[in-house]
Amino acid sequence: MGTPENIIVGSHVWIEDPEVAWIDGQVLKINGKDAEIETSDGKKVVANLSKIFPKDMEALPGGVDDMTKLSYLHEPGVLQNLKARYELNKIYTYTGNVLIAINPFQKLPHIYGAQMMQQYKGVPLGELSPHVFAIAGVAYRAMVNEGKSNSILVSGESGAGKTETTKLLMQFLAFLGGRAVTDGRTVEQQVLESNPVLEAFGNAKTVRNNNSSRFGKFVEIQFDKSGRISGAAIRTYLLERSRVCQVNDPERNYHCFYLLCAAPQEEIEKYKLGNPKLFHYLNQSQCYELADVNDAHEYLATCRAMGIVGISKKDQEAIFRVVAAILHLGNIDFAKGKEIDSSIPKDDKAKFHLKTAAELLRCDADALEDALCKRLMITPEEVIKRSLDPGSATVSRDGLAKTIYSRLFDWLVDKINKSIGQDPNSKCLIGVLDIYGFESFKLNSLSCSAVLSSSALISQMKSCSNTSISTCSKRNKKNIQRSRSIGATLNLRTTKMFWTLLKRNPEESLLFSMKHACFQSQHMKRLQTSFIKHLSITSALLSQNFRKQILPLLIMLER
Ligand SMILES: Nc1ncnc2c1ncn2[C@@H]1O[C@H](COP(=O)(O)OP(=O)(O)OP(=O)(O)O)[C@@H](O)[C@H]1O
Repeated sequence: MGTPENIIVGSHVWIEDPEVAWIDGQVLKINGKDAEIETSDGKKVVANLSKIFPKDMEALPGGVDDMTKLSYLHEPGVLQNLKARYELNKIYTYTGNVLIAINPFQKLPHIYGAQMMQQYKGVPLGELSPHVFAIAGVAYRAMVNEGKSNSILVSGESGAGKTETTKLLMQFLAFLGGRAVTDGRTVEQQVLESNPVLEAFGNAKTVRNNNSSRFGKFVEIQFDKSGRISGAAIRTYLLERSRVCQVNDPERNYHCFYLLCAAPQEEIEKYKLGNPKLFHYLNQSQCYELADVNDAHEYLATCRAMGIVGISKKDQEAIFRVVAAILHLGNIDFAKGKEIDSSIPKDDKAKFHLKTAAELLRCDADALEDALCKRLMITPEEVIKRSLDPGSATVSRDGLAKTIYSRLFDWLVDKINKSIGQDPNSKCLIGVLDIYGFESFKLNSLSCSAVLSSSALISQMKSCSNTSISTCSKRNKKNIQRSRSIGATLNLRTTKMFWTLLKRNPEESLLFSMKHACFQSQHMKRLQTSFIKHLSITSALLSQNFRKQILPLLIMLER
């Protein structure tokens, strides 16, 4: 990529455009390293020859279903192909054995129904149109025929459709793997039913997605020797703890806080709650409600879903006590104490919240105050208790809130797993890894840097080979109409990131995805320019044994 091969006066080319990513045009003149081009919207622009790419004038108007068939495998060619397909409502495209899914932001029941599942059952990859079911089918057949476990990696930026894709994969695996009935409900039903509970506690509204999963998820579906589902487990990792105490406008904290504030009046009184605007952990953002979502209904739905996954009423009460306690903790403000660098609850309001938090957590209020306002330092010789100034006491309060919340989340996952049931004798498993990241913002942070350091993931990745899916999103729902007309171009950022990942082997890709987090987008652009020549080998790399490439990296990260 980047060589001005065969570009002469009269050539049809692609050049970068700030509005639509890439625009086509025809070369009018070549002066040294620059070319003058007339674009299809009538403008004349000058571009460096190394930044223009030949356009395939024989490309099929509806695009190709596998991008390895493209004459020019460069970024504009790939995007043009995705766009052409998207305009025909074809959201799936292969690149070898990798499936790219573009978020349709609308229900497409005709492509996921029972008839479609029947159609894709037992059909080799590539025989029918690209589809998420085909990928699940490959994993399942490989498991049955070769007796090997498999995992499917679903990756993409926030709002790209990873969670929806994961659900579709599981539905198809459930369709293929028959129904093992446990306690009146099938294993796969139980996994799918656990989604509302996980979403209430692990999802939040972000700028890009009103129901964004703020944790990584690896769903392991266990099969017996006849290929029937015999158990399942959900492993979660790296819940975004910071959101508990810090929310940016116009995002929200975890859904469960708002649901509880909208609970029936007797619950509100029991937990001494009220309007979310009264709580520091919620009022840092002005967004309290979600369009088309009624938090009061969602509260009842979440309680019902908890019942379905085997969480008793008593446990549900304990869970909400902890959620309410966290909100009260956040309202404990501190003022300077009598001694130097010490702190005390600021006023009566702070004391009320301290007392309520202690009651809800069933601990002693003085002990809680002590824990927040003092720090224990353990040296080989002695244990020193040191007072904290108001700023440090606030940090300590937030640390406690985050820890309590993440332990509550882990406890919930554990409970769900116990209820679903594991099969200790399972012969093989198919894992679906829903992994966020690979985002490219104007100013990137380290938010996705440690995505893969979970030990749970390490152990689950053992003996898995992989198939891969990437999802692309449009920026947000407001852009839907616009996006439908300009298609895939809006997805440029994700797509660019995806290609950048593709050019490397999985091990490098993951390392890269971590490093990328701290790159400025300017820097990214330079990195993206040489991906194409590696594209054809990527599919092969991705289909090799996942464990061999991923495990050493994970172990390194864990250290
Ligand atoms: N295949 C699909 N069909 C219909 N709608 C979809 C599909 N995929 C995604 N969507 C829509 O896009 C929204 C966002 O998708 P999803 O929550 O799966 O994204 P995500 O990649 O998991 O995001 P995050 O990383 O923020 O959790 C969904 O709520 C749904 O409305």
